[in-house]
Amino acid sequence: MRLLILGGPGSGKGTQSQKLSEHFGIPWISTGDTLRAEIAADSPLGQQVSETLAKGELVSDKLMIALIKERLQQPDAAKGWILDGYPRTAFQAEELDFFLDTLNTQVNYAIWLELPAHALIERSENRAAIDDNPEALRRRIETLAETTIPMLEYYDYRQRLLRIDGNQPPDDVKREILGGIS
Ligand SMILES: Nc1ncnc2c1ncn2[C@@H]1O[C@H](COP(=O)(O)OP(=O)(O)OP(=O)(O)O)[C@@H](O)[C@H]1O
Ligand SMILES: Nc1ncnc2c1ncn2[C@@H]1O[C@H](COP(=O)(O)O)[C@@H](O)[C@H]1O
Repeated sequence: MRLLILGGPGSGKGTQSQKLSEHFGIPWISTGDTLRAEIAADSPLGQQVSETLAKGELVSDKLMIALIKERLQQPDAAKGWILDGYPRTAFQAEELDFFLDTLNTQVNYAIWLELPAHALIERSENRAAIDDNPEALRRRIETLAETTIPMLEYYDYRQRLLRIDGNQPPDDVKREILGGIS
């Protein structure tokens, strides 16, 4: 199974990715967590992206595409994966499909966790990541509307988009997802 878990900041991408990773026994790959870990380790990549994350902007397509190609070629990703927070631009979506073609595989579903902006803000308010400050959060929600929501059309057109009500208890969200993909 190869799933994309997409949604705004605090929409529950990580929560659902963890549940689905356990359910299917496949790795959970979070681009946001990967970048935050690089920043915490003060690696060259972390230094390169820290300002971008702190502002709530998207990291460049070039960098993200290279990162994901490298990660998806790791042995643990051979039989499937849950991608949390990737892709976020139409270019990333297209490049992901081109890359998966070369591996003779494809995305099964893109799962969109739908929540109103006020619910995203409430959920993120009590957290302390570098990109949970009010200004970065506002920018992340703007970027979501400007870039990521239009990208959903890519999956909708290919009949691979599953829209899920993210504003319900976590186990109900999981049930709705599993009902939609089986
Ligand atoms: N269905 C839900 N109902 C209520 N609270 C939830 C639900 N899913 C997640 N949460 C809570 O909302 C917060 C954000 O969840 P989570 O970290 O899974 O979101 P995310 O989309 O991965 O966020 P980010 O994009 O910032 O990494 C957490 O405190 C989590 O416990
Ligand atoms: N797919 C991505 N493209 C560009 N930037 C990304 C991507 N995934 C993560 N980022 C950056 O990381 C933060 C946090 O991501 P979350 O998935 O919301 O934890 C995001 O705001 C981007 O700066």
